[in-house]
Amino acid sequence: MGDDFDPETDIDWTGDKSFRSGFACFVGRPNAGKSTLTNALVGAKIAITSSKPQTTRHSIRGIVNREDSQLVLIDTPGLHKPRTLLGQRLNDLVRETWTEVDVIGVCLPSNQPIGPGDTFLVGEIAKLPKKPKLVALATKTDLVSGDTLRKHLVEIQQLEEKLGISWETIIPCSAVAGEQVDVVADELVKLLPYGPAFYPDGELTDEPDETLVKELIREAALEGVRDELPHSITVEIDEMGLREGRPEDKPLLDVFASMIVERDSQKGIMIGHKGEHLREVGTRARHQISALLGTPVHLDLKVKVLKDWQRDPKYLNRLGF
Ligand SMILES: Nc1nc2c(ncn2[C@@H]2O[C@H](COP(=O)(O)OP(=O)(O)OP(=O)(O)O)[C@@H](O)[C@H]2O)c(=O)[nH]1
Repeated sequence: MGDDFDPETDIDWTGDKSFRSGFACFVGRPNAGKSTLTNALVGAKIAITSSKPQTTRHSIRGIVNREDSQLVLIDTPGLHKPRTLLGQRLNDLVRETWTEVDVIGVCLPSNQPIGPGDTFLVGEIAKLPKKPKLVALATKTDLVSGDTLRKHLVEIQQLEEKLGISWETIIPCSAVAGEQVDVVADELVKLLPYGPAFYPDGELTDEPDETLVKELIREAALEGVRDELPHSITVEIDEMGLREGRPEDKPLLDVFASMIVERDSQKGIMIGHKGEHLREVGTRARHQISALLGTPVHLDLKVKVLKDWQRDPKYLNRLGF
């Protein structure tokens, strides 16, 4: 295991050793348990999510505020084989995020053998010019026997030699059973540099609501659609705000949004027979947004075609990629 001396965390430049703060992200194959662990760490379902902090362009998944530290968990999209300009940009963004965080937690579910997807991911991290500290998290321990877990931990350890990396620590944990979640927090915090909190306790700007609403609509839109369509969908908020003239105890949030697809044929699918699919997506998204923001929502949802937006730099810029 790596116990290398690191001047950034091991020397106290400021003289103040009372507080640590920094950034971490979780990586892992789909379903590895990243979101569940994030929520368990932050301590609330739908954590203080998705903000665009001033210091980085990345969205925040959640913030773990403690007396002695602030750990900011950053969201990264998965790494995919890029097939479009968007794919490339997303991958670049992921790699960039990796070099900017202090710690990466690699989630390796205990109930699944380590596979090519995992080694690819860790291998990519190993290639980075500036490597953040790495922590291995053997997630979902509640699903396996002690024996299986021990073998899994050995396999994780062996990745060090196989991929030329070094784990700061390997932590078995279960976010669902609440096992060792506090240890994960402790260990991540230990690896952060000394410094003051990046964000005031519990407070974030209100821009993120829009980001969040966008994500919820996209999530609702993706449910039940197949094949390559998911990659072609993005969401744009045209306008969003509290309706004026409402009584204070009965606010209503108006959201005007467009689901953007690449081709006319996809538009048809998104709208569905007699508009049924669009209505379903709207209802699902509206419930989610309303649950999250705690306000009733009026959602006006349209479908728009931006031809081949994933390959068009102009569209990508407009959509914020
Ligand atoms: N039994 C058990 N199930 C878990 C645990 N953590 C996550 N899960 C389940 O595993 C599934 C995937 O969990 P997520 O947290 O969504 O995984 P993820 O890595 O964020 O997935 P993607 O967003 O697809 O990348 C969900 O059904 C979770 O309920 C755990 O500690 N124990």
